Amino acid sequence: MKIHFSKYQGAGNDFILIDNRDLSFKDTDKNTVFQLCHRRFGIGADGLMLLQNHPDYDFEMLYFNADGNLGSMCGNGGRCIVAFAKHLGIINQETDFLAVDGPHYAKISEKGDWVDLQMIDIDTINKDGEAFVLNTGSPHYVAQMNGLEDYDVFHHGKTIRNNDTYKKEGINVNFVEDKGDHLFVRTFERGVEDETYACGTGVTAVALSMAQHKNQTGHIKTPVKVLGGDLSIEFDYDGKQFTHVFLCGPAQKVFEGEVTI
Ligand SMILES: N[C@H](CCC[C@H](N)C(=O)O)C(=O)O
Repeated sequence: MKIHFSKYQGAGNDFILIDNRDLSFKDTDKNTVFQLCHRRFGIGADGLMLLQNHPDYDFEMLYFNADGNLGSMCGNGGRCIVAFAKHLGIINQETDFLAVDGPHYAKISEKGDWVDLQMIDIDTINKDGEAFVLNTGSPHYVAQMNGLEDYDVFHHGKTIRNNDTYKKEGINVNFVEDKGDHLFVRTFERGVEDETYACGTGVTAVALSMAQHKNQTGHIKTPVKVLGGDLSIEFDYDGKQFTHVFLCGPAQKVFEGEVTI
């Protein structure tokens, strides 16, 4: 069976997107998704998404990690699927769509290459030693450090992700260095089981953790640099709850094609 797909990336977090409004892509078994995302044997991507119809929303987003498992929320994926929906003519400048963690509002630039995606409200940040642990649609571990450019993110991320606390459910491991005017973040992603160039729910988790850590309240805008580019997180924090949380950044189509599965 031939499948038409588009490849998108948001700050280097890359995805295969399939317009599945006609439900022709039924073959979402683990191995097919794994093969399509494989960087040697397939198209290559950190994840795969299906855009599907929904009676109450502009569309529904179904997200699979590169390992083939149905994933939790993907922030950069969410931004990319909004750009995809605009390119398909499903939406204009604004949208309300449904993802695994609930409804999301997003707005997209006129050119269709910059997306501000609203994330879920957060009221709980836990601690694991010095690290912060929270769920921004996906589970995240946030550790502060210096010398992050030269840090072995793969080794240390993998060790934390597979320790006794997190092994079963898995966790995404983010390392952050405060650079004064911005945060520098690197992430080891569950489901990819490797460092990725960017993680949207991850940088969101980092920005919220740092605001709580620094006792910042009010309307906060946090610029973040990741390996694949620049992202920005904006939110309101009253000392208890994080609301109006927006993940903002680029979302670009790279190519499209056909693949036989
Ligand atoms: N890259 C994603 C995270 C995907 C979630 C996944 N790695 C998991 O938690 O299983 C993002 O931009 O938010």
